[in-house]
Amino acid sequence: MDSQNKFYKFIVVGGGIAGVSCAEKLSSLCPEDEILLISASTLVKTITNYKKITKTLESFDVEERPMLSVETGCPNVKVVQKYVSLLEADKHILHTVDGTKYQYGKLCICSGGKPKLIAKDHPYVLGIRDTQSVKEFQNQLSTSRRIIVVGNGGIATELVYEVEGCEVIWAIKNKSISSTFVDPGAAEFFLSQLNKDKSKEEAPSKRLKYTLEDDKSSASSTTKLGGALGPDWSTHLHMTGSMQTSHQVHVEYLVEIQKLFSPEEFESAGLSESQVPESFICDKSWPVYVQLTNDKVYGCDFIVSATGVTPNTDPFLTGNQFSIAEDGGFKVNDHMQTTVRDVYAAGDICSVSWELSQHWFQMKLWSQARQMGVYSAMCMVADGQNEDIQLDFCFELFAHCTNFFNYKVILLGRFNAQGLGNDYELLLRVTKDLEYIKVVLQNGRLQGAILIGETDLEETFENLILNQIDLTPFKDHLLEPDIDLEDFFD
Ligand SMILES: Cc1cc2nc3c(=O)[nH]c(=O)nc-3n(C[C@H](O)[C@H](O)[C@H](O)COP(=O)(O)OP(=O)(O)OC[C@H]3O[C@@H](n4cnc5c(N)ncnc54)[C@H](O)[C@@H]3O)c2cc1C
Ligand SMILES: NC(=O)C1=CN([C@@H]2O[C@H](COP(=O)(O)OP(=O)(O)OC[C@H]3O[C@@H](n4cnc5c(N)ncnc54)[C@H](OP(=O)(O)O)[C@@H]3O)[C@@H](O)[C@H]2O)C=CC1
Repeated sequence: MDSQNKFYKFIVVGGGIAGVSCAEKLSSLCPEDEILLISASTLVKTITNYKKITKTLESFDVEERPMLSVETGCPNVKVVQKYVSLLEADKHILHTVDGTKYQYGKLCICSGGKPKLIAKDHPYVLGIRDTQSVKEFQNQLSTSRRIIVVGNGGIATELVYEVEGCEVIWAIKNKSISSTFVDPGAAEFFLSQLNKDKSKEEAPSKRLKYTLEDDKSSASSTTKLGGALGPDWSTHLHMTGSMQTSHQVHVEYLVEIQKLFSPEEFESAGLSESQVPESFICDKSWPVYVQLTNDKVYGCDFIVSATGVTPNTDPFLTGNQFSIAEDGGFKVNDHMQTTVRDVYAAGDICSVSWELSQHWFQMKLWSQARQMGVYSAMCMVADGQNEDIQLDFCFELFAHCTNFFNYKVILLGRFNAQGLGNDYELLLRVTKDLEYIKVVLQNGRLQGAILIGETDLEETFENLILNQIDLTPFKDHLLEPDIDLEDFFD
């Protein structure tokens, strides 16, 4: 049993990758201190087989482990599974939902986020975040003939590719698919994969460590707060509807959801399914109907709202003067400090508000959550000892490695010319179904790149972004397939 008001020099809230990375780093930096990790979920996220691919790109396996493993790996980390219900920051006290109070010297909040849904508490609108929500999705899908996926980011992009045996209407606000991550050119490259028969495909070379079995605790019935799934979450998951078809995806561009109707409302409004693509089912009454802003109406079994993340700040807000960013996260400075004394934040819960380096920006991603968790631990310790600490090198260059439509995708720097205005130049090399390479230049210098396929160019382009060499004399050869760029710039 925890004694009431026990003092811990460091407390971390959250068993996702940010919280666990923070606790592990604190443990190694301060082996003499007892560190408390409080998490609403019993499974925690850890990383194994960590490898650096380049200076900023990393590869690793993600594992969900029972709490005990963290305790075993870091003997001075005590883990409790509880929901934090209140923060009294002026007294440095955390309350958990069972009435226990914990006193801290420094606190790091890594409570992540939850899906930002198009309709809250709607019985036919699902969000995907943790193991439990994926299970719910799989269950519902197994009896479904048509679903609507809303959103154009990471989850939607992966989901529409994986779902089989069910019609998918993909409703996006933009002119091209997957626009949170890639430009219209790359979207065009992916488009041919959308309805491809995957049975002829080689198994993707993804790693998978998630277990969907018996994770009763990852989203406890009271709190519903499991850690976010991460890289490779969708691989090998059975995402199959009730029909005998492979893929059947139809994209509705430049639309949002205008209104949801129950079958009764649908009937009394005198509506009918309108402009449903030919070959899609029209002979059925559906549990829910969706009117898009282009006025088309689709019936479906349920809707997946893959429309981003809202930070879990609620329990920490009452009585505390946090500065909150536009996306709802805690603003943090370059020491990962919030605006409340001795309270740090890392991962999806925080919004960086320091002056960013030229080629880095925040996206709510696994790699960034891990890096922030580690760096916040370093800051907590350095601040406690009044030591100076430099912003970590990982915040110099945005680098993301993922997998879309069975292609390796690497995003570097300002890969979509974010923040560059109109004064930039794009170079492209595209080989249909094989590779898509786009580089962004400004004043002759490389600012970002999208590398799709096995291009082997990541290290060279990373260096060219970091060292900002003037590429004007080489520009015309930069993407020539027969030139070995590594030799060129040695
Ligand atoms: C389906 C899906 C797929 C993804 N795929 C990728 C990918 O391929 N690549 C990538 O880079 N990123 C991916 N991401 C994003 C990535 O998973 C997240 O950015 C990252 O996991 C965030 O980690 P976190 O530790 O900040 O938050 P979370 O993982 O959300 O962890 C938050 C933790 O805090 C706990 N908690 C919350 N509130 C409280 C409270 N009040 N008291 C106690 N504990 C609390 C929760 O129980 C949980 O343990 C994906 C996300 C999702 C949802
Ligand atoms: N492979 C990877 O790297 C993956 C990463 N993730 C991460 O997990 C988190 C959750 O993923 P996801 O939910 O896909 O979030 P994302 O932030 O990736 O994408 C959200 C998408 O929803 C759109 N959107 C937002 N509100 C609405 C609305 N009301 N109607 C229609 N569209 C809307 C956004 O458009 P707009 O931006 O124009 O508002 C955007 O296209 C993200 O942090 C994501 O980065 C998830 C899966 C895979």
